[in-house]
Amino acid sequence: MGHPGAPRSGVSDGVDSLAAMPAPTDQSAPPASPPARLTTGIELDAVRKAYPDGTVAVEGLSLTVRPGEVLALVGPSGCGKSTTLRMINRLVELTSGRVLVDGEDVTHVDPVALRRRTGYVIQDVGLLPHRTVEANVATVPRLLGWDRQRVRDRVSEVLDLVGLPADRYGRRYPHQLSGGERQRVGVARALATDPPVLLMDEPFGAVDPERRRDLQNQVARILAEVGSTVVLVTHDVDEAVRLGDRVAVLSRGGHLEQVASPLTVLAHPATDRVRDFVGAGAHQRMLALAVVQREDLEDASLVVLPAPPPVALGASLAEAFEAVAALPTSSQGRVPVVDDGGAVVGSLTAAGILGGLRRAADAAAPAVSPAD
Ligand SMILES: Nc1ncnc2c1ncn2[C@@H]1O[C@H](COP(=O)(O)OP(=O)(O)OP(=O)(O)O)[C@@H](O)[C@H]1O
Repeated sequence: MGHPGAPRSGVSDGVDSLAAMPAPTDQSAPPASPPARLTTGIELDAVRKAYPDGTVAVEGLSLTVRPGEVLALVGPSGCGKSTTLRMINRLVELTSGRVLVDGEDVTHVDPVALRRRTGYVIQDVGLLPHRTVEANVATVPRLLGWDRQRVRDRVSEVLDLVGLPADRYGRRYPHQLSGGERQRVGVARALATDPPVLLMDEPFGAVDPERRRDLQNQVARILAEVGSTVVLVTHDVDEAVRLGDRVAVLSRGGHLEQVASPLTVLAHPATDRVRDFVGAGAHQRMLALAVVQREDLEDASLVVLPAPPPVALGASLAEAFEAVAALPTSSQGRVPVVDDGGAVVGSLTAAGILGGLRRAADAAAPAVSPAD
């Protein structure tokens, strides 16, 4: 969670500095549609951050975030993830190197203007406690000078998107929400201006573990829908592989150990540090990511009657494994598999699941270099 002395409430930093700026007139408002999206992505070029006390948090990190992808930055505590993220919106000024957002050097952009077009979500959300949910979500659109109706429409749109309809939740205050709901308001606020870039720093850290998985799934769906370029900081490998289109594994000093697809990082760790970090759970995580495919099926006629409940093509191998493990001995460990239309297309056993896992690992093998 960063240095104990470091200001962590980045949203309030951001919002406070936003609020300190006079609101421009409506002519500075972005066009209503289509939303601005990155075309070349975000490029970190040999970025370095030495804090005033001499701590070198990040030493020469080069990394590209592709337009429209979710890049998960993962690594042990103190390895420089938050510092890296905050250099993108200049909540932390870099010591040397360059950060380019769609080819534009961020040091040439006014930091307040930069933050207004960059969504930012943090663990403790930073909602203003004395303002309603609607007013919190409306903060940046209002600062951008959007007219009243446009603000109202957008607030209700993003609250719908995060599953908190304005008519039920809009008038509540943050203390009248659960932790997970507050977190979703934080996401709605970050999305209010439909920013091309969304930075998320441990966004689920304050949510209890039972609710976290659910919230991650909801946010994954939202991110897939909005098309912003997202950098997500987490120390949780499960979260990184579940939400990231690619995963960048960092070690101390912001050293890039590997950047690749989640399956590649799990099945083919590029270094011992990645292997240690990914840990003993790699196979379980792969089971959750890889899916049942036709290649792994055997003939449907092998299913022992009465047929057990089927598994769907495209279900995760973890789900298929649960189904096979729950079978009575009389079934001989075989489940029927159905397609989208419910037609039985084959049968699956534990051996088929293992075959699927190996196939997924082979398919994720890096072609030439460990970074893809
Ligand atoms: N303001 C600061 N002044 C001095 N050192 C700092 C400051 N902020 C962070 N650091 C140090 O920089 C290093 C990287 O910190 P950073 O918060 O970027 O790591 P992190 O990977 O996000 O950690 P965590 O997962 O614990 O949040 C750490 O050694 C930290 O103590």
